[in-house]
Amino acid sequence: MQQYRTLQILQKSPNSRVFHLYLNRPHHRNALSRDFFTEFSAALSSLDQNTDAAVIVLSGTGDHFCSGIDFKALNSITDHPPSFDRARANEKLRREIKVLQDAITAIERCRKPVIACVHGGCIGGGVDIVTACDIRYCTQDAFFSVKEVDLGITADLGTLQRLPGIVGYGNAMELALTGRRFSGQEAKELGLVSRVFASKESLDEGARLVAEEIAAKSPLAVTGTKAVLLRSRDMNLEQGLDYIATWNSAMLVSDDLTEAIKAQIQKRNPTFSKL
Ligand SMILES: CC/C=C\C=C\CC(=O)SCCNC(=O)CCNC(=O)[C@H](O)C(C)(C)COP(=O)(O)OP(=O)(O)OC[C@H]1O[C@@H](n2cnc3c(N)ncnc32)[C@H](O)[C@@H]1OP(=O)(O)O
Repeated sequence: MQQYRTLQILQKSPNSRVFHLYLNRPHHRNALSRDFFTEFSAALSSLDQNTDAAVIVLSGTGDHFCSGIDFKALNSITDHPPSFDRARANEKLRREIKVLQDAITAIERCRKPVIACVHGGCIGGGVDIVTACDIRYCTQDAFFSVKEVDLGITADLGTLQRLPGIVGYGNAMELALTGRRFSGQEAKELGLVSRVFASKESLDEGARLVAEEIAAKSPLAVTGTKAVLLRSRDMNLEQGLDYIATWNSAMLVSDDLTEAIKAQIQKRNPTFSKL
């Protein structure tokens, strides 16, 4: 498996189709460095291509999920050659922001479901990451903050676009304008996470069980569900229904459907080929 400086990928066991992706800069509380953004995009793309991987569990090593953008990366992002005029410098900065955004959106580009497991702090860029994930869980001692406003920044890596659809417009506005810390329990009440676990161990085990359950399902139906739900988020009802009609006109002819029905009738677990 590819080695990364800021990440670690582990397959839970040789036969498991669940892969664990760790943010792995614990001494910096998993702050998001320039290397991180390049590697995160590459890691998700490699997991997307890996036919052994069906579901990805995303966690942080050490005491916190993620402390947001690395302050060094933030300081260097506005750097530009001295010869640049203002417009060229601004255009370079715009491109840099798009590259960082693209790394977070790699979670959505990955056809396999990504389950975020938050323990400890999930701050700024950490919220950008989890709001792009498909399922979110946390520990009781987790805390969240849409912190950008306190650094004089308008959040720009996806939180302002994705959070309203998850917690509602009013809640997103309040969290983003205040930057206040909120607990794992409040995150559950807001709908940002779907489950809160008592400890990191129970979070890991709970997420693993859900991931294994999803990994045993038809890969075509699972990737279809992710793709269609994501597209529907950005479409009106009519467009969404049209999209799934076209999708399923290609997919309802799958062997997975035949196998699932046979397995139900024969009262056994279905087996599906990889995608
Ligand atoms: C174009 C712009 C794109 C994106 C913009 C995103 C904006 C954001 O992400 S805003 C959020 C920025 N992050 C923060 O404000 C959080 C800062 N960190 C903390 O609040 C705390 O570190 C903590 C996460 C709550 C953890 O606290 P604790 O466990 O007590 O650890 P510390 O002693 O504070 O830190 C240990 C060690 O980690 C370094 N560190 C922590 N956060 C960052 C960071 N974001 N960037 C770089 N380094 C970080 C901290 O400096 C310490 O380093 P030492 O060398 O050990 O001193």
